[in-house]
Amino acid sequence: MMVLPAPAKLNLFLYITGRRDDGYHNLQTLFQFVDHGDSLGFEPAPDGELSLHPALPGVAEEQNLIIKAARLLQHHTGCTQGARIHLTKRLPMGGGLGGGSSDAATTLVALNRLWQLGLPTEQLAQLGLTLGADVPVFIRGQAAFAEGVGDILTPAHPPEPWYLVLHPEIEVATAAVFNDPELTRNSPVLSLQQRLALPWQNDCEPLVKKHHPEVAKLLGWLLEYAPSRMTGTGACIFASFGSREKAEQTLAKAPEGTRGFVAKGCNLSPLFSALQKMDAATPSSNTAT
Ligand SMILES: C[C@](O)(CO)[C@H](O)COP(=O)(O)OP(=O)(O)OC[C@H]1O[C@@H](n2ccc(N)nc2=O)[C@H](O)[C@@H]1O
Ligand SMILES: Nc1ncnc2c1ncn2[C@@H]1O[C@H](COP(=O)(O)OP(=O)(O)OP(=O)(O)O)[C@@H](O)[C@H]1O
Repeated sequence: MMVLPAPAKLNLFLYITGRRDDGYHNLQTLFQFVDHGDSLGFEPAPDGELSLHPALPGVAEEQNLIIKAARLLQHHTGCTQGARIHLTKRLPMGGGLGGGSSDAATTLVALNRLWQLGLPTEQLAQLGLTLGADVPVFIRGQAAFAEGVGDILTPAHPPEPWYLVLHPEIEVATAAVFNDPELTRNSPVLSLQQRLALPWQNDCEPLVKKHHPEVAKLLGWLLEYAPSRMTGTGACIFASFGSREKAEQTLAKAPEGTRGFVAKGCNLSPLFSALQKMDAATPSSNTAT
């Protein structure tokens, strides 16, 4: 079985710079991966059959981004092969960690190999964008400054600290944040250099804090230990530390019942580190994305 990671992402900063006619928002964000996430296993199946094990509670199989990604790839290429997909879900849903998008990206990359389709990364990223704004960055696998709706990507090389990521016990719907009339939508469009030099912020944070006191409270607590922010449209928050120990010590002090994890920032996605290892072990395998 081909087992591959679907890592989480963090939005190290996130600015909303405008709203387009189609309702989507232009933004400027800095994506980085962490070495913690879901895990997916892929086995061939006959007759174009697709199945997911176990099912994700609360998400109908046909709505699951993993099955949607697999089906999209079948339709796009006319491929008649199938797959039995095994999912170990570790990332909270609606957490701003991009779990669903990452699962979709790993599925596209893995099935492109399993089914020997040979689609180039560029084409997989374009297909992925139809599933979600965050899918292309997971397919390209490099930390990136994103503009447009999140699809114009410039590789970036931010420091790779240890992060403590905490999950307030709520799910924030991305669309609800973007549709809120109170959302700040007029941040200036700046260059990456300018953005890197300014303090890093998340334009969605004030709104989510206002509507979800759980987020405001936990962020207030974490800020006592290190500079902290929300990722994506929430609800997860994160802080960076110079060592794993410092991050773990802080997690141990978190208010009782707080869910969270410690992970290392990675500018190369753990998906691609795993693919590189796989290729090194089996040099004759298909090395296209
Ligand atoms: C905010 C981020 O988390 C940053 O990483 C992402 O851009 C959101 O990506 P995502 O969860 O994959 O979002 P999608 O599934 O593409 O969109 C969900 C909803 O969010 C809104 N949306 C999303 C992305 C964007 N650039 N502008 C938007 O207005 C739209 O109402 C859309 O219907
Ligand atoms: N494989 C999947 N994993 C997680 N969520 C999925 C999956 N397939 C479909 N979904 C749906 O997508 C919604 C968003 O899930 P996801 O974990 O991607 O949110 P998120 O971390 O907030 O993402 P983002 O940072 O991109 O906003 C879920 O509430 C769920 O209904």
